[in-house]
Amino acid sequence: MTKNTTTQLIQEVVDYLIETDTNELSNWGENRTEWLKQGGEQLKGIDKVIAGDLRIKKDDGSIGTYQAFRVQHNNACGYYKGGIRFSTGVNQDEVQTLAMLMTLKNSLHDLPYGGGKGGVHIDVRKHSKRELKEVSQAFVSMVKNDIGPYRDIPAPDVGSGPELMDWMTQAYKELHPNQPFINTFTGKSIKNGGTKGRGESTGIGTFLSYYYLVDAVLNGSLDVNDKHADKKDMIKAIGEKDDVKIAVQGFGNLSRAAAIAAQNAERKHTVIAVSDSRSTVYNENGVDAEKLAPFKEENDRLPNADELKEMGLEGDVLDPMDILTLDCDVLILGAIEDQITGENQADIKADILVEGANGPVTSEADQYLTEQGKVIIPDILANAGGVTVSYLEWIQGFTNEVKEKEVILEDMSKRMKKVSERVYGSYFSSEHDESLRFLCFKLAVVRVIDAMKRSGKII
Ligand SMILES: NC(=O)c1ccc[n+]([C@@H]2O[C@H](COP(=O)([O-])OP(=O)(O)OC[C@H]3O[C@@H](n4cnc5c(N)ncnc54)[C@H](O)[C@@H]3O)[C@@H](O)[C@H]2O)c1
Repeated sequence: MTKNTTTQLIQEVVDYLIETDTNELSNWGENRTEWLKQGGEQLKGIDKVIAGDLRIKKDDGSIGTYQAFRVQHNNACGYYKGGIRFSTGVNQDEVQTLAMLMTLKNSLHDLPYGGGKGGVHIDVRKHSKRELKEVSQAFVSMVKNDIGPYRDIPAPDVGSGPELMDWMTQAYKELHPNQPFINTFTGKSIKNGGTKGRGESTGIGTFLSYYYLVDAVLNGSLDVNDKHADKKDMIKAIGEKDDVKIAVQGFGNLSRAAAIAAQNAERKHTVIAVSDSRSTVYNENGVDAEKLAPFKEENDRLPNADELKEMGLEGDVLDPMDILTLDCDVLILGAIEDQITGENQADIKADILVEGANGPVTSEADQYLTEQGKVIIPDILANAGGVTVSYLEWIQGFTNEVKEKEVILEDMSKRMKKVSERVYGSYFSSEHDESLRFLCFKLAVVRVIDAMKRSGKII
């Protein structure tokens, strides 16, 4: 998704809310239209962009310059919150879009946060640890007066991780002596105040967002409008299969955990393929994600055909994009944006697509696939496991009570379940034929505008 498509969808949601008498707005009274208009305009804008070039001395003595951004989109629901991405794909439009999605994701998941995002345009693989540490410190210097435990709380994202968060925490502490610092960043290493389970949380949560959809249909308590009867039947049929075939694109931090969660789920799932930027490993009888994960972690790639044999695993090695069009029931998209587009939409065979990554299905493909009767679980619903555990880490920073991994993941799962049940209940009972993405945006937008209304940001 781009900033344009995100603002367009916000506008469509606002227009819909103005025109439609929805339960969510029953107590807004006569100011409803005006509040929606004003709130929608604020949501389409950005509170603040901090941008600059970070300069460091590289190991070879030359000066490295890196474009950097921190975007604070909206804080009506709480402090700005969102990761800092270190990648060559970073640009201001991307960071703004991701910040907007964070506002909506945090709102949808009832977290006490608004939305923010950061980015540094850098190829992490071409830099030493010392250089990355200097870039991290320079980033904190750039945003030092705009972040803080009660202001804007960054976290890791693509290309960054606990080590960078530890360096950034230290840099913040040195720049703000005698001030609270521990909760300025989440996603820190466990020894430095991080939370056990943060690494797996997004992947597990992504799988659960799909699992709870099937649960909702199988437990029979849904109020289903005729408009959604076919989708309910399709999901029920998947839920009743002895063995659900699932393909998982990505096999990074998120997708490894999602694939392992699928493999260990109570209802039987067979992971028929996993992929990364270089290849797809496929076996219709199942690939063993638990065995492949340590190889990927060590080598930053999946095994080739010979290496698969050496590991005692059977499978074919295909092109990376081949995973998207395999014959399966569920496809988890856990790599990067814009994977399902107008080009390949007609070849998608999975009936349920789950957006672990942000924006892997373009708006055009989303509309096409929804019309084909497929269900797409959108990013702002599916990939919130990480920010939920970040919230638990933030709480832990105040209470100093360190919880075990199982307790944290259980807490995250319960929260994901609660939100999923609310979304799916609303989806199936709706008399409007809206996509899940539209519905999630709608629920999120209503909560943010309601918060704006209460705080006087709109009158
Ligand atoms: N990890 C989190 O907590 C989290 C939270 C929310 C959203 N996300 C999003 O999920 C996505 C993945 O995050 P991650 O933490 O797993 O990142 P990661 O860097 O650990 O893994 C990304 C994986 O995608 C693979 N990849 C890249 N291009 C590909 C392609 N064209 N085809 C197939 N695979 C490809 C890479 O090889 C790598 O294995 C990102 O878009 C990220 O923004 C992650």
